[in-house]
Amino acid sequence: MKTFNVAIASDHAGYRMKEFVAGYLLAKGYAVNDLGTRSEESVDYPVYAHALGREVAEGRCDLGVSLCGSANGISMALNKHPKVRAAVCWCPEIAALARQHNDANVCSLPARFLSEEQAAAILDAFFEAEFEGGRHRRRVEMIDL
Ligand SMILES: O=C(CO)[C@H](O)[C@H](O)[C@H](O)COP(=O)(O)O
Repeated sequence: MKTFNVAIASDHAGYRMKEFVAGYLLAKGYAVNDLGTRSEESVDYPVYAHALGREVAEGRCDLGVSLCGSANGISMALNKHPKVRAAVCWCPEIAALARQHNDANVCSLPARFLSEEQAAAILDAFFEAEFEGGRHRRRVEMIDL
């Protein structure tokens, strides 16, 4: 079975789901580095996005998981980092495609729109899928300006 070194981060809207995600990934045998936030007190998602973006861009983790209410804001901030490809993953099929076709290295979960059961299925799909390369590699390489 594959294991991963995973960094995770959320804002207040994603905090509860992040706690679930951390436990879920640890139970699968993955190493988890939790970059916060640490409570449901209101915070600004770019702070946590940039902490996670640095971890991914500088190679200190294999993959990341980010969470905010919609997954949009945290993904937008993450995708400002070189080498980061954060994908909003709202169902298992999209999560698998994010890895297979887009070589996504951050799975962004819309915490206010998912049950824990749905999040677990999305995480399983994301971590089990592999980049297919080929024509998809050419397209991914064209993303950077
Ligand atoms: O979803 C988000 C950004 O895309 C964040 O989780 C924000 O929390 C969201 O914008 C809502 O903000 P609020 O301060 O929690 O009302």
